[in-house]
Amino acid sequence: MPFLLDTASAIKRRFGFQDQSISESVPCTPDLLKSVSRDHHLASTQPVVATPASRRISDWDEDGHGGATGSEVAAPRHAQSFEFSEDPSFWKDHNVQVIIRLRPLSSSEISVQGHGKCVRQETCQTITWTGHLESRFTFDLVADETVSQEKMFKVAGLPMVDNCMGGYNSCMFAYGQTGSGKTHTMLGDIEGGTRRHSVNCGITPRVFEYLFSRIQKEKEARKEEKIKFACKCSFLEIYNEQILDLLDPSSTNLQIREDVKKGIYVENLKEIEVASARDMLQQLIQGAANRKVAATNMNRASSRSHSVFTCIIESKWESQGVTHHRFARLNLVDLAGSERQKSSGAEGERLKEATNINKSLSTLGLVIMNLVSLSNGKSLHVPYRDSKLTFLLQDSLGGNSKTIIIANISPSLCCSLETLSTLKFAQRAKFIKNNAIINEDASGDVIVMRMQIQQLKKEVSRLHSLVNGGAESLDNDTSSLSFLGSPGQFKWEGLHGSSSPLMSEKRMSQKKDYEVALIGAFRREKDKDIGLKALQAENQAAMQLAKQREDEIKSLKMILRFREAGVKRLEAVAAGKISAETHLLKEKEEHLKEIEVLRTQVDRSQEVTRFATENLRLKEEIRRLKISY
Ligand SMILES: Nc1ncnc2c1ncn2[C@@H]1O[C@H](COP(=O)(O)OP(=O)(O)OP(=O)(O)O)[C@@H](O)[C@H]1O
Repeated sequence: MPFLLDTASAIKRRFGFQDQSISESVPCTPDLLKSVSRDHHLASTQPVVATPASRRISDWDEDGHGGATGSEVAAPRHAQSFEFSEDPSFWKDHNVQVIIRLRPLSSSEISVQGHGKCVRQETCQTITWTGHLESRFTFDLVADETVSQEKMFKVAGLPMVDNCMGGYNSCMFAYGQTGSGKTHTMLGDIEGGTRRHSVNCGITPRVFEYLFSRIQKEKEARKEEKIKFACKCSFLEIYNEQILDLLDPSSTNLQIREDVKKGIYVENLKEIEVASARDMLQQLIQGAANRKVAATNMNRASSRSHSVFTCIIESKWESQGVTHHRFARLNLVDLAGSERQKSSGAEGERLKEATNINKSLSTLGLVIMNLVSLSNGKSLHVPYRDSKLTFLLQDSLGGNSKTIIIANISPSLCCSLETLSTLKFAQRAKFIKNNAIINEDASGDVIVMRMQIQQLKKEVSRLHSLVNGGAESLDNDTSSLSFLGSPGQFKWEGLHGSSSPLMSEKRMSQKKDYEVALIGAFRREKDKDIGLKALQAENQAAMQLAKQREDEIKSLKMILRFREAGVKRLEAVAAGKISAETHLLKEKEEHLKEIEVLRTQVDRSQEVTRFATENLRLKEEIRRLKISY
């Protein structure tokens, strides 16, 4: 696959090989939040082979070392390991970023299959599945079992925070079969939130720490701009195609809505304001505890539900009298185990559960497949709305977001088929193209244009006075003159300045020469400034138009979605699944929304056209004045 290798080649350069004993693996302590549900899950499962990637807490020795690092490990003492480093260019392209993370073998896996592995890492980006018909896969990065939690954060978590601070929506998915390390990667060992950054602390708590440290730094560095931040968080779980608010467990079966202004959102989902990393962590812990209670009440393991923790970061600042407003969402998604659910023999709730987990994950797979086909030029319907997960995270898949998928795998032979299926899923996801834009309040642009017009008007009236009053106006201007773009101000004291009666005639004429030269210099500088300002205005207008086009595309996409939904409903009417009346009511509702979208578009177009025309008129006037001056 040369195209994959091409994309990867830039990253490749920064990696080197190093020999490292496997015994340097990071020690592991059990993931606090998982313990109850995992025990439950393991207790309810049959032989280890059936869910081979799962492991009991007791699989890890008392020092917190995992099977791979313990004395039981008979793996090669000098396994080749690959450097895994952060790279700022990682996020530059628009594709979804995909990292494969291998976890160490667990002792239960070792007891069943020994140290046999189903994968062989070739480089820091390639991995080969060694089963029947060997297959080689290339990703943005492959993290072997020696990669620490801190390193994972630096490579995957830190740039996401930077993106959000820059106004980009960001999303991180953890994918993989049960027990492959999703929760270890996302949450890890958070030790009740009391000890910061224990060695096994996962990406999410580190993201919180880094986010608030960046906010603090920005506040200090941009005091003059009066920058202010507001952070909120929400935490939800999707189980059986129903949304539960983990920060308010009494809110169940929440609905996803779509709005012209808000985009896609969950109605009545609690968004809690937080002022520090600790606050946020507390919400996370509380939500995770609620998740456990919900799981226990429903007699299920948390690994059968998807969880989405969202940080909403808003900032406001002032620059040149204009108030800017930026916002971004950071979604941290721990997906349900991707292993095939055994629905055979299941009845009632279990059957429903199995079907619905399959539904969300299979829709995710289908959405990804169709997005890949779309990026290859095929025109296909992307069934975002067919599951809660894909509907909610629509923007993260092919939309306005920078997205990373961490696909977790077990290297054990027991997990061979599930590992292959994860690698295939991850490979497809690699081709998704997103289109993240900076979320900044557009009204700011209009204000900037308005200010520019004011400045241009001032410039016009100044030039008018120059044309009408000629040198006289310059003579009388004894205040300080400033020229846009010039570093300082000139104190202009008029042509006579501080002339003294004692001055000789020669010095007088010399002074006059200087003054004439100075006026020439002023005029040249002013001409340059006018040219510069005209260019700035032009640039601004172009940017405004580009933004307008983006908004138009967004609106059209939304209308398209409404229409697609309409067609689907018509099909449902034809099939007798819904009544024509229900369809018409929904149709009316969506038409009203479309009208609102179109109206906003028209208003905005008119406003932009008005400002662009005004800019052009002023530029023409300046040109005319310059000629006459
Ligand atoms: N990279 C790793 N290094 C050390 N230990 C790991 C690693 N990945 C996972 N583990 C350990 O493996 C066990 C299973 O991992 P984890 O609970 O994260 O799996 P999971 O994919 O979230 O499972 P589920 O889908 O059931 O929630 C845990 O005890 C965890 O600490």
